[in-house]
Amino acid sequence: MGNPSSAPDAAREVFGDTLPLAERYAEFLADAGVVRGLIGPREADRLWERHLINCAVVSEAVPERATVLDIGSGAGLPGLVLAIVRPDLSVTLLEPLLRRTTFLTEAVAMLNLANVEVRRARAEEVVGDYQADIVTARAVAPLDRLAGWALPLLRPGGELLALKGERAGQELAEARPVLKRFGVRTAELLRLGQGKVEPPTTIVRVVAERTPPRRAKGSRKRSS
Ligand SMILES: C[S@@+](CC[C@H](N)C(=O)[O-])C[C@H]1O[C@@H](n2cnc3c(N)ncnc32)[C@H](O)[C@@H]1O
Repeated sequence: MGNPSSAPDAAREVFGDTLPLAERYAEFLADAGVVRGLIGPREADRLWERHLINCAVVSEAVPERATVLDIGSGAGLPGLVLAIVRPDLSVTLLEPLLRRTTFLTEAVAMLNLANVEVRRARAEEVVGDYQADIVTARAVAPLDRLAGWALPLLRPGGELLALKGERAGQELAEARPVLKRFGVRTAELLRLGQGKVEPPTTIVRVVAERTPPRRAKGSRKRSS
């Protein structure tokens, strides 16, 4: 196993003052994360490039003091990394599996993070509980299904930032009908972390409708 605390130069640039916290999280992932089967042993050797820096650069697309809901956090990617690199954010880590929420709760306590809440639930179960500024997700579901979960959890004008790999363009094309149903007008690919991580992190950015959906045809106006 590589030494997770020996962060590459790019990590120093991306994490800045928060690097010591990121290093402690990297160690926890490489030890407890591997032992408990949350990440594969091979991943421990490439934590920084493939996981930590790759997730941290998503913060380039997150406005100041935003509320962030991370669907399917697993071992904390990208939600916990965003909470580390951006203490101004309020982050909820949503994860249905007990083994994983236990790991996340321990990580949050160990890192003494005041800006993170861990919630054990599936995205479909929490509709109505959140009006997040930003929903994030990595490796959770194809974009069309993910958009169906994420859009009802966003405030009007909020954004889904879905970390996707090489198939991002194809997934976006396949998700267009679902996005249209939700009245989404902006859905685009962004490449983040250029020059910091190779390949850059590809995300699909979906902006929720700014005004509530119009009343369906034929429905009656309420008399006042
Ligand atoms: C492949 S893992 C990815 C974990 C993490 N995001 C990462 O990139 O390493 C998928 C995660 O999504 C969670 N998940 C699956 N269906 C979900 C749902 N409907 N709502 C919330 N989380 C879900 C799983 O429990 C699992 O932790």
